[in-house]
Amino acid sequence: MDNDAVFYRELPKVELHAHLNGSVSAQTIEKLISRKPHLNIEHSMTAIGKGQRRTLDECFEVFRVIHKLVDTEEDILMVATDVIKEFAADGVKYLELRSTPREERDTGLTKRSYIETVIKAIQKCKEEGVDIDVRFLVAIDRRNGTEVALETVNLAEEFMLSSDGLVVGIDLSGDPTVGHGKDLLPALQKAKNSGLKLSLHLSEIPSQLDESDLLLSLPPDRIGHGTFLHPEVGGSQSLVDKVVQKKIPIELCLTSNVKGNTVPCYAKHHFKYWYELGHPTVLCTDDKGVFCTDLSQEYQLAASTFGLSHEAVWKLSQQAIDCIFGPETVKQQLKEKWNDLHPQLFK
Ligand SMILES: CNc1ncnc2c1ncn2[C@@H]1O[C@H](COP(=O)(O)O)[C@@H](O)[C@H]1O
Ligand SMILES: [Zn+2]
Repeated sequence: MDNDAVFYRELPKVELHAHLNGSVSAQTIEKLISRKPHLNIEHSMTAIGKGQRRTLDECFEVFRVIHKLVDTEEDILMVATDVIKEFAADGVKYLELRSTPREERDTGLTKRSYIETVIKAIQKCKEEGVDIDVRFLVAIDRRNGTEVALETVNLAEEFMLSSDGLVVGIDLSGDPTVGHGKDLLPALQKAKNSGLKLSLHLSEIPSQLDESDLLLSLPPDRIGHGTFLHPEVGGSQSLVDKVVQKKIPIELCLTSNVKGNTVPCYAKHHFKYWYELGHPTVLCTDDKGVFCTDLSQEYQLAASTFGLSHEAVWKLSQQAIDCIFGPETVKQQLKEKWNDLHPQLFK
């Protein structure tokens, strides 16, 4: 590893946008494939390699393949444990993992047991002393409509109270071409009223202006992607104004957007737009397994593409602390950790 790569690995980082089943590493996929040879799944079907690009549609096909491989309690526990340890090894000190409790027919687990299994993995890593603070956002897949969304929110509310602070919020994700946010608004509103934080995928594709406007009225506590919010790409100034006025942090996933073909190249990524506005932005991986990346690499890519100094990169990773859904005490602990690590990185 060259010196620069070492800097990015050692840089303490906060990861706020990571879908569990999109984050499964090649090593873990190998273990899953050997457990289920009859599925005839090859690793090339679960990841998009260097230089490759797919349509967003094709990305969602990849998730369907991974879901076939991850379909028991044992699998979910292994996947979650491996993913947490991999983030920790990459220098991530605080992680918000998100995952969609699936239907019982897909996993043999109720949605409740699905959530419990992810929590078990988080607790296991904590007991083993893995150096990372992990929280959980329960995800709503937008294609499943109003009722499933409400059911998911009800469960998340329960776990928010019973999980010792591990469940902190709701994620809205899934294929953006399917369904409409208006059907999910009541569930999201209910979640917000109960004290759950909201991170919503917003304007990941063009022509979702109405939906984004509607969902911004909640408002969400963070935005995922927001690729097409600004006027230069067909969004609107009024959407930008709302995001800016409410200071809603945006989770930005460079490689995901380039490989999923929603932005033409790294240099044209909307990181530049929001960063230059001085708006709170947080670099994230989205699906480190599927897109073959890690958070260190995303920071390094942002720096090399947009000419950021190590000091600027440090600030970026430090400012992400203010965007976490964990409590104020955790923010303070993280800030102290960053201060302690600073001299070591800038010696
Ligand atoms: C690439 N951009 C994206 N846009 C929207 N949703 C995405 C996504 N990447 C992942 N997901 C969501 O995360 C699920 C996989 O993890 P879990 O089974 O929940 O752990 C996908 O099925 C999709 O709903
Ligand atoms: Zn995402």
